[in-house]
Amino acid sequence: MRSVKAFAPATVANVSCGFDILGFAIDAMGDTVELVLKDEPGLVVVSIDGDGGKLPLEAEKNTCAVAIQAMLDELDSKVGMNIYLTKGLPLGSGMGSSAASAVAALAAANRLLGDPFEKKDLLPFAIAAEKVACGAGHADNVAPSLLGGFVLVRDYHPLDVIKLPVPQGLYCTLLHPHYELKTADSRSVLRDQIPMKHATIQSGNVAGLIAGLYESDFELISRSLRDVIAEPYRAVLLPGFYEVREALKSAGALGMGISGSGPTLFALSRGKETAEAVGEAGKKMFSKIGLEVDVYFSEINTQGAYIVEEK
Ligand SMILES: Nc1ncnc2c1ncn2[C@@H]1O[C@H](COP(=O)(O)OP(=O)(O)O)[C@@H](O)[C@H]1O
Ligand SMILES: N[C@@H](CCOP(=O)(O)O)C(=O)O
Repeated sequence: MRSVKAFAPATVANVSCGFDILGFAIDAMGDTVELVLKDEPGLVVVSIDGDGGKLPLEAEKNTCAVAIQAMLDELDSKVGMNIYLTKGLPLGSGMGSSAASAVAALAAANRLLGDPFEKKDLLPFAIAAEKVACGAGHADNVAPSLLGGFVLVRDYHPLDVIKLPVPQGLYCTLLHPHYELKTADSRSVLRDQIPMKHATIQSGNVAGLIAGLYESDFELISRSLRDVIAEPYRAVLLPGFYEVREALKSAGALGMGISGSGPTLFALSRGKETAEAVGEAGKKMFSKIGLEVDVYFSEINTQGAYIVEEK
């Protein structure tokens, strides 16, 4: 039977100031999905590796199957597929775990069906899957995982997604403390209303960050990596957040923030050496407050999801 395997990278959503509208993909890790065509209709999640048995095999709960089903519905197709998922990133970590599964599944399904969609047109199906996994159809993980690089979600209705430039020499450090934080939970602490002065500060920073990416202006990027909308409320869920922030900045990071909804923290640096020094400093500070962390370094992944193998 025909089969296709695809990979989709982990992602850092929000990038501090761009709550629900900015994200970038990282090279360090991601999910792999293999799809095998079946003779009869229906999507079956046959196996999941690397999740410690935590993820649902039921098709209506697994983001791989939810995303593919949305695509099949759009095509009015009854094609059946067996799904084999290999998780390559920790769950509930803030690195776009559910998104990577959905995007890898969509990339594979699209190829299996003869590429009926352009890559960008797969996004609504991935957003439908995010809704099931974390209760909100945010696109700031799925868009960069699919397209690679920095991505701006300018609008959701209708979807308007813009790929942004990636300055040469920009590195990401990720510090993943060993506990899980569900996206739905860290969304529940956010406020529905924001003061006008915060809206102004946040708009300035989003605009500054985007200008900084276009101009490769690292100082401007640095000044713009500031979030007054989500971070102050979420920081209370993240032990040691402010101490680690100071340590990362002192080690030379351009800026830092919560990766997605946490608990992973990200920092952006100019050059690999600084990114490594930032990782060391963060690890030391986390250890001072009694938390073990995994540290990852990565350039910005500009490729996004890709086909690994087809038979
Ligand atoms: N393939 C999948 N199918 C269903 N749920 C998933 C899948 N992959 C991850 N999840 C779950 O979705 C929830 C939300 O994930 P997500 O928002 O991506 O978390 P994070 O990005 O913080 O790791 C988590 O509880 C995670 O365990
Ligand atoms: N914009 C979302 C991003 C969630 O990212 P995740 O990687 O934690 O799923 C949010 O901030 O809630």
